[in-house]
Amino acid sequence: MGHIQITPSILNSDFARLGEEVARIPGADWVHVDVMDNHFVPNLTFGPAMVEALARVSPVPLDAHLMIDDADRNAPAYVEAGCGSVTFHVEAAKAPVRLAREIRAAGARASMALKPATPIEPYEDLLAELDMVLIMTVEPGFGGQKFLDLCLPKIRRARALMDKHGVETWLQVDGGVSLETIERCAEAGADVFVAGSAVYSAEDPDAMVAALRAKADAARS
Ligand SMILES: O=C(CO)[C@H](O)[C@H](O)COP(=O)(O)O
Ligand SMILES: [Fe+2]
Repeated sequence: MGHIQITPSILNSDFARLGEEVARIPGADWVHVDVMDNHFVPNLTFGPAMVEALARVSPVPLDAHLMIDDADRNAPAYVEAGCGSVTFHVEAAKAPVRLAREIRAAGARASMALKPATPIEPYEDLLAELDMVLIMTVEPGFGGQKFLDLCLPKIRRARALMDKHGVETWLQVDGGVSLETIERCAEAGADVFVAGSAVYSAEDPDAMVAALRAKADAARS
C-alpha cells in the first residue's frame, strides 16, 4: 500500500477563479479535475484547453477524472494537456489495456475508474497495467453527494487483489469523502483520497487537506 495522498476536487470550487482556487491547496498531493461531457454523466465541466491552462498554474500535478464517453479516443488529449495522472471509466472504454498503455507511453500515470455497480473482479488481470484504480463512492456526476457505504467491501476486495498480485497500483476513492468517512476508506485499504466539497467548503482548504491526511494516517496505524 502506498503512502496517504490527498487530491482535492475543484468541482465545487469557484470556476470564475480556478487559478486562485488551486493556489489555496499547496499542501495537496494532486488537484483532482472532474471532466464531464453531459453524455457519460448528466453534467458538463471542462475540456482539454481549460485543463491545459490549469496545469500551467497549479502548484501540484493534475489528476484528471474523465467522466466522458469514448474514452479510447478522448483520453489522450488530457495527457497532452499536461495531466500527471489520467483516469478513464472502464464503462466508457472499449479497449482498456490498449488505452492504459497509450496513456503510460505518452508520459502520464494510467488509471481506471469503476462506478458503484461495476465489480473489480473482471479486471483482476489488468491491475499490472494500471498505476491506479479509482473506486467511486457516489454515482458520478455531481459533487456534494452522500458517501455510499455499500462501496466499502469493493475497496477491501480491490486491496486484496492488489496484494495477491503484488502490484504497486494505487487505490483511489472518490465521492463523499470527508472527516466523517475517510477513516472507513483508509481502513478498507484506499491510499489516495479525493475530497471536493469537504475541502472547498472549509474556511481554510489547506488545513482541511492536512486534517484529512491526519485522519487517514491514524486509521492506518
Ligand atoms: O467525481 C466526482 C463526482 O462525479 C467528484 O470528484 C466527487 O464527487 C468530489 O466531490 P465530493 O467530495 O463533494 O463528493
Ligand atoms: Fe472525481
